[in-house]
Amino acid sequence: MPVRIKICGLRTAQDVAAAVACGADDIGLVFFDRSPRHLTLDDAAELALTVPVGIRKVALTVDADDATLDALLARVPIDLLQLHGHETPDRVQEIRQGTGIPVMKAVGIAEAADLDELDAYMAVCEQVLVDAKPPRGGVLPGGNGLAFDWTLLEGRSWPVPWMLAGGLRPSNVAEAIRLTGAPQVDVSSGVESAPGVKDPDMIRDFCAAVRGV
Ligand SMILES: O=C(O)c1ccccc1NCC(=O)[C@H](O)[C@H](O)COP(=O)(O)O
Repeated sequence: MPVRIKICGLRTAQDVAAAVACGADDIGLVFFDRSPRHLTLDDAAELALTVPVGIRKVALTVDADDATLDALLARVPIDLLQLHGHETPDRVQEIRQGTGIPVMKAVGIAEAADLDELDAYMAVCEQVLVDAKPPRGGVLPGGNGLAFDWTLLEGRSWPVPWMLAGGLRPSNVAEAIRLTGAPQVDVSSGVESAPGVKDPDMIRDFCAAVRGV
C-alpha cells in the first residue's frame, strides 16, 4: 500500500493545487487563531471548493467547544476532524458522536512513556496522529517543525490507522518511514519557506521522497 500523504496548513488555492498535483491524499485546514496558518470560516469554505473529490479535507482544531465545531461544520465540508489540543478520550467520543464526523486525535511524543497516552484513544477515534510534543511554553500545540526520536516507534503497532507527524521534511521523510513503518505521514513546516507560506517545490520534493520509499 502506498504511504498516504497529508499536507497541513494550506491557506491558498495555489497551495491546494500544488498538494493535489503531487498526489497528496489529505489536505489540512487549521482553525487556531494564534497560528500563522489559521483560516477564517469564509476563507476555508472558499478554499474547500477548490479541493477535488477524493482528497480528504481535514479540519484541525484545538480544544474547540461544541458551538465552534458546529459553526465550522455548518460552513465548511469536512471529512475528518483533527483534534490537536488536550481533548480527553470522553471528549473525543462526544465530538465524534455529536458531529458524526470521523476523528483523528493528535498525541504529542517526547519520550517512550508518552506513547502510553495513545492507548486511551483507540476505542474512541478512527485514527491517531503520532506527533512531536510541542516545546514547553510554546505558542503552537503543533506545527512547530520539531521531530521526536522515531526509534521510539520501532516495533509498535496500534489497532487503528495512524499517521506520523513532527518535523518531517523532504530530506528526512524517507528515513522516518523506514524506521517507523508509518502508513501515513503529515507535514506542515517542512514544506514552507516561511511560517504559513507553503512552497510548491518543497511539497513536490516531499511527495516524491515519500513515493520513492
Ligand atoms: O500548524 C499549526 O499552526 C498548528 C496549530 C495548532 C495545532 C497544530 C498545528 N499544526 C499541526 C500540524 O500541522 C501537523 O499536524 C503536525 O503537527 C506537523 O507539523 P510540522 O512539524 O510543522 O510538520
